[in-house]
Amino acid sequence: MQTEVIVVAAGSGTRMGSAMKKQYLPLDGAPILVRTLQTLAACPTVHRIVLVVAAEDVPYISELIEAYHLSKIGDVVAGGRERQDSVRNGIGALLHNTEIAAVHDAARPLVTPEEVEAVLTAAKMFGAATLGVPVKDTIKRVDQGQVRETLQRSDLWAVHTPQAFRCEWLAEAHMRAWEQDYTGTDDASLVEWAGYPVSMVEGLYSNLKVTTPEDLVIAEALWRARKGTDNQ
Ligand SMILES: Nc1ccn([C@@H]2O[C@H](COP(=O)(O)OP(=O)(O)OP(=O)(O)O)[C@@H](O)[C@H]2O)c(=O)n1
Ligand SMILES: C[C@](O)(CO)[C@H](O)COP(=O)(O)O
Repeated sequence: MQTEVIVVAAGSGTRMGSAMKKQYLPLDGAPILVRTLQTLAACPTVHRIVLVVAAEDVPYISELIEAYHLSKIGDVVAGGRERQDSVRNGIGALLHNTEIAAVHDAARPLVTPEEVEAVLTAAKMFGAATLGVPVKDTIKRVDQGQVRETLQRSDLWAVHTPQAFRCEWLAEAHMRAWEQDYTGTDDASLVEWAGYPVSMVEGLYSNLKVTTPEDLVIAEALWRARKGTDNQ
């Protein structure tokens, strides 16, 4: 029985606004995507990685795989217009004997092997799990510049990736969402919508998604701090 991780790296990085797509920008000297793939490959429970990239980037990805000796990459497939389309394409490349399928954003290079293993273990036990952290800010619902509601913060979590699922739950949820034109901003929301329970695994605040330029500055600082600690 296999555990596979779909890494989605086919976005265009609009909010980063850089000339180079954000997943290829350097983080302490190596592309963000490479940092992400190296961490996943270092996880003992991860057997195989399906990498989803923009079709035009496939030759560059082959170069990266060779240059950085990236391991466990089973398939490189083309992404789609939205993240959800890219994940669906990745699901199509999973092996038939996959028991647990996880999905991870290439743009979250600071995830730790311990976080990955924790969410995979929870998915094995409960069927579906996501990493997340309790929100630190007060969250308000705003409409047309007016505060409409202040949400109960103790119930709110910011959701990260990886998110991990029994493979058949993930495949069914994505297939039904596609058929019924349902869209969610993460895979857990599709699995919830399909009627399955999703467990929350508390992760680290450092597992941020590199989305806007300031995230890159923070990610670089966190990476270097972690490296400094490791060297001690
Ligand atoms: N069509 C898409 C869109 C996003 N992603 C991936 O999904 C992850 C999370 O998406 P996000 O941070 O929103 O990335 P982008 O879509 O690239 O960013 P933006 O929305 O700013 O354009 C990223 O690793 C991104 O590469 C993808 O594989 N295919
Ligand atoms: C999947 C995700 O990273 C969980 O926080 C997030 O929902 C992706 O959203 P985006 O709109 O693609 O940034």
